[in-house]
Amino acid sequence: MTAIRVRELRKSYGDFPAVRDVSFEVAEGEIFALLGRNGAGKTTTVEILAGFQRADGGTVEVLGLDPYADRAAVRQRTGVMLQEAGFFPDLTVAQTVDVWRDFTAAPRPRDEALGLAGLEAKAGTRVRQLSGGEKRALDLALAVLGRPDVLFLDEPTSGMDPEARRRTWEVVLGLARQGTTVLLTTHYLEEAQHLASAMAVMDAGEIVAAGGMAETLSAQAGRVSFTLPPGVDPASLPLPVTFDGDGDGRRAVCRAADPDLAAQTLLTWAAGRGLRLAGLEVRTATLEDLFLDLAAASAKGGAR
Ligand SMILES: Nc1ncnc2c1ncn2[C@@H]1O[C@H](COP(=O)(O)OP(=O)(O)OP(=O)(O)O)[C@@H](O)[C@H]1O
Repeated sequence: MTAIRVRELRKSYGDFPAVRDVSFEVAEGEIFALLGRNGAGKTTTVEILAGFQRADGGTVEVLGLDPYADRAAVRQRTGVMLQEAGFFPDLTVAQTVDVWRDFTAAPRPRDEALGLAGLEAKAGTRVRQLSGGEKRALDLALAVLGRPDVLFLDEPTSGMDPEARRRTWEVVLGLARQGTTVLLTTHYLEEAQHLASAMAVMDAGEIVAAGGMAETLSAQAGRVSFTLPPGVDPASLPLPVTFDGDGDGRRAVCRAADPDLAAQTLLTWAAGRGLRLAGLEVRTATLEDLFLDLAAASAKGGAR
């Protein structure tokens, strides 16, 4: 079953087209990552899906409903974590959860919500005294309070330390295992790769890449990197390389569809010449590689 359906969505702010003909679908129980640079249109898309903004064109459906026209019904079944949460700074964490529980049908018990977010020890702390990461955690506790069927998370782990981020990932994965559909935006590509089974990359309001995470990454070239031995002319290598700018600038990178085979070719070549390829690393493609390739393609195609 499709939980979220977006077709030819358009939204402008004045004359500025923030979202231009965006289409994608998220299956029930799936974690879907919406990625892209600052200003790509991700938050605008999430806000429309959560019913906070009205689309200018196209259609959006959440659980078969129009999130703007059927706001009340959609709100009952969705949880939302936007980039800026509107807390009351003088309430404690526990009081904040209690206030939200009053407005939520069949809410989780307070301690369960705080436990999910790792905030048990902060129950008596005033919201204004929380760190940035702890505020994000509180926002997560509130977003999942009503056991939503669909969860919208806009940069859920920004400002979190690695431990809090890992805990949040476990919470999100656990909810998805229980059938919750999750749409998240993030600038942490590792986060998207760890959590999401499908993704779309937006740029300047449009989708520029989309698909299943595993399929997309396996179609992407992997990399073999090594330190070029002194005195070796890169042109003499059996495969083309580029150079990473760090260190002494002699870290050679070979992009290849089959990085294991490329590594073998390079090692055989080096062995035949009595050379050592120091620090050889072989890895399959990551989301970061996809991003770098998209950025390079967009630079080649000229500024939009
Ligand atoms: N209320 C608004 N009025 C005018 N322009 C806006 C408004 N909200 C967003 N924009 C513009 O629309 C574009 C898309 O913004 P949006 O917040 O959707 O991007 P984003 O992909 O979420 O970016 P980020 O990763 O920085 O959060 C940006 O250029 C932004 O400046």
